[in-house]
Amino acid sequence: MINSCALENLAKSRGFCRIIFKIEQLQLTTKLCFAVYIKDYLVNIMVVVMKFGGTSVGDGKRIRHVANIVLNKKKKENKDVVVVVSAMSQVTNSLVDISKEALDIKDIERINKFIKDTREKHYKAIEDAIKSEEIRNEVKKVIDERIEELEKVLIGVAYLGELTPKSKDYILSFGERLSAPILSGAIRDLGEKSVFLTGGEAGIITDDNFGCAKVVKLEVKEKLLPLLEKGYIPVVTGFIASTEDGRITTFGRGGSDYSAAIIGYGLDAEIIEIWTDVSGILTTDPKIVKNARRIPKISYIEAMELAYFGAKVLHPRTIEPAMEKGIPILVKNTFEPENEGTLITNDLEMSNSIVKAITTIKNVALINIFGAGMVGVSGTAARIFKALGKANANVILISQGSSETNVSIVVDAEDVEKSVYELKKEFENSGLIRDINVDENVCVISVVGAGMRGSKGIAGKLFTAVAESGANIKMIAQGSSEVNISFVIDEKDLIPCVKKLHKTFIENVE
Ligand SMILES: Nc1ncnc2c1ncn2[C@@H]1O[C@H](COP(=O)(O)OP(=O)(O)O)[C@@H](O)[C@H]1O
Ligand SMILES: N[C@@H](CC(=O)OP(=O)(O)O)C(=O)O
Repeated sequence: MINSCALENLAKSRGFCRIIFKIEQLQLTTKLCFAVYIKDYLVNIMVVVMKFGGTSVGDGKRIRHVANIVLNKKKKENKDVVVVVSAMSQVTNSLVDISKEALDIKDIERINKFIKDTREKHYKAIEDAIKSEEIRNEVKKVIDERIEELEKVLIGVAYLGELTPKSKDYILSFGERLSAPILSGAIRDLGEKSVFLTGGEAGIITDDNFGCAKVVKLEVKEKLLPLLEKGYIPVVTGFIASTEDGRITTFGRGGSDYSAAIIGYGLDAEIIEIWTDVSGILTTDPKIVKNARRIPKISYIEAMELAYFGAKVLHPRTIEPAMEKGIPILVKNTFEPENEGTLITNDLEMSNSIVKAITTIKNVALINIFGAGMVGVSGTAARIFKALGKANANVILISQGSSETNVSIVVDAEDVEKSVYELKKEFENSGLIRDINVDENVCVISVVGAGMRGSKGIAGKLFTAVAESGANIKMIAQGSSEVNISFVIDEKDLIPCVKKLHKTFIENVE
């Protein structure tokens, strides 16, 4: 028998219209009504996706704090919550390092020490995040199994002397696969039902482009809604997913934000919350300008430009899935949860200052291609991109001089050598190129703001400020969206330039 008051409470607690019917005997028709109700509940469930980055789960105390934030959302705000969690801070970096060392140094002792340190770090986190002895032991068992697996993989890399993109993704996945069980255990320790899942287990299926996987199938509704309906808080590993045949893939560094966006998209979430160590998207990186200001509201387009051009607080791939379904994104501070943060929506909110924010990208190189032979030759750009594609280079900016005699390209510093090699190969004996040179130790600075669209004189004011900061502009590019002007300067001039621009366009604007 279904207790009608339980159903009534469930109906009331969900804010559905009050369904009052006396169930004395569940006849077939009533059972069908009940089945329709549950289906309707599942269809109408409104979920909040809450992603917590590495800094937010940097140790056991922080993990317990995060668990309290999650419970507050579920209990006090009466929301259904899906949690997406990153590896504890610096763990993914340490996995990158040890995988390289396993390949290059093959020092088993070094691997054993890494495994010991990693186990201790996560054991300590369990002790500080979870009080119940029973739950601690359950979680430790999972941690032991996964760390043992990691040790075997690393020793395998050392003996085989090879580290394929697939193996690298598998190794990097352990960070999230260690933090998720601990956070889930902390939530259970606080009295709520919770389970942990990998991205693949949660229904995120990708291709096998390891290191930058693309979602090919999304079954998050099928996997997660039944758990929510039973009152569980799923804790899903960010950053990772899996192929159809179960091979673990990653979305690329910082990819947990994207995991949250994909899950929010798949569940038609009410909102996607990105919890981090700053109070939202700020007018620039607070590590460069201490008095960087919080941006209360920003549009999807502006946020996408900021993320693409270096605002590490948000992964560039996060915006699109949310924008496609009009799901708001809220960037919040784990360590100041009462702060409103930054709300990202469709509105092109004009602020007093034309420039909303200033971003930077370091560790890049500028490739300059010169050749009068390029003038008027169609297909030159295609050949340039073909060569860069062969180099598998991440092209950040490209700009062609109005005379068409030169093209400048910004790529990740690690891609510059193979890019130049492929460009020279593509154009050798073509008579189109006179010279290709490289400017290393440069950086990209971008100013972003919807107010820049069509505003006269912004470029003049911008480049005057850059000159006054002592920086010399090597390349300029304006995105087609017109909400962004980017330029390249020497990396040594980055800090004074950003400070000058922030003073000119943000601080000096009342
Ligand atoms: N415009 C910006 N607004 C806010 N934070 C920024 C911005 N640009 C860079 N950052 C940096 O991004 C960091 C948060 O991103 P990240 O380190 O990836 O955090 P998490 O571990 O939560 O993912 C901030 O601590 C800040 O230093
Ligand atoms: N742990 C992964 C994924 C990630 O997004 O981490 P964070 O949320 O701390 O940026 C990385 O370091 O890339």
